[in-house]
Amino acid sequence: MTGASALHFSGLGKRYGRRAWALRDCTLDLPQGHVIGLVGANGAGKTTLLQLAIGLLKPTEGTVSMFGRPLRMDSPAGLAEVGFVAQDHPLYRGFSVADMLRYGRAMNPRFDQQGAERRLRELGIPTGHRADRLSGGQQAQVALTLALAKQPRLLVLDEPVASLDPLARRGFMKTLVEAVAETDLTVLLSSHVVTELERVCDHLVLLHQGRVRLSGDIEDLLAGHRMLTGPRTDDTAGIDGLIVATHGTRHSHLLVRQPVGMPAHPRWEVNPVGLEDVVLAYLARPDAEPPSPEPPPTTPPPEPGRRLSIVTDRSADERQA
Ligand SMILES: Nc1ncnc2c1ncn2[C@@H]1O[C@H](COP(=O)(O)OP(=O)(O)OP(=O)(O)O)[C@@H](O)[C@H]1O
Repeated sequence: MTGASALHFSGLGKRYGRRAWALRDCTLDLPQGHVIGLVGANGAGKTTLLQLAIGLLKPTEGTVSMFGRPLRMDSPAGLAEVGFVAQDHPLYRGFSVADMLRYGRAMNPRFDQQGAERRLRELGIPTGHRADRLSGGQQAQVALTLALAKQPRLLVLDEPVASLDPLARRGFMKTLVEAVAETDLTVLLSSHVVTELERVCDHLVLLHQGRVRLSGDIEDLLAGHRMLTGPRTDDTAGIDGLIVATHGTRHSHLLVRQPVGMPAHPRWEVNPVGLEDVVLAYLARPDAEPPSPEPPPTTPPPEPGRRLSIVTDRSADERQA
């Protein structure tokens, strides 16, 4: 981790023909050496942003810099720095895995053939098989292995686990985490599976209708929010920083921003939040103001699963339950 920027977007926007803007006013700094998760509802602009980031799409407005230089994907040096796995990880039909390794080596001077073969062996993927006859999980692993073998500085993955079952998804993410641990690779990946992102990412970008709504270090985002749980009520007046309230039959859960100086709401149990809580809250309330980049100074972040303070004000039926 160097603190430098891997990608910088300045006023980036994309419009397909005369249609509405797919991405607008995107100004972001994505830090080098981090694993950055990109989330957003269908059509939010994730694929558009990823393709702009690596020069597969030309911006309608704004600029992209990669590792401090204006993006030039027409130069071989620029191409060598990026590995890309597209949605559904398409592989060349009819090619064997060994053919694709040969092709990768011919196209990329730094291609790590031995490393790729070792990884495939460890994964139990036979290189003699035709790639399009492998299972979806194996195809995803082959696509990732080929991208990693380029030894890129930036790896971009567009919903790489979308079509995989939970086991294959876990295997894919494990390969990714191991690769990141061995290098200073920067990874930018989009996914709807937030629980997987939470396992591997340390930085998050949330898009809503083509605009960046949330961006930051995941630890800071989690430290900047709390979940208040208490007896079911529709009366949330006076709750500072309320982002979203959800109600069960007996309980209400309020996701709030930076409740410094708790307990400010003595009726409520205060719990740490998970990434999925935060993502769902900002998807439901994309207009909500996120916390300031600095985490609250007085309240140390809670350990996962530990409660900050527990104030019991539960109904009798619940205490018996
Ligand atoms: N080639 C295209 N031509 C016209 N409109 C497009 C094109 N590609 C994307 N769009 C539109 O741009 C918007 C953003 O699409 P994009 O694919 O970037 O979203 P996404 O967040 O990746 O969606 P998903 O999660 O469904 O993959 C959508 O409204 C989409 O219909």
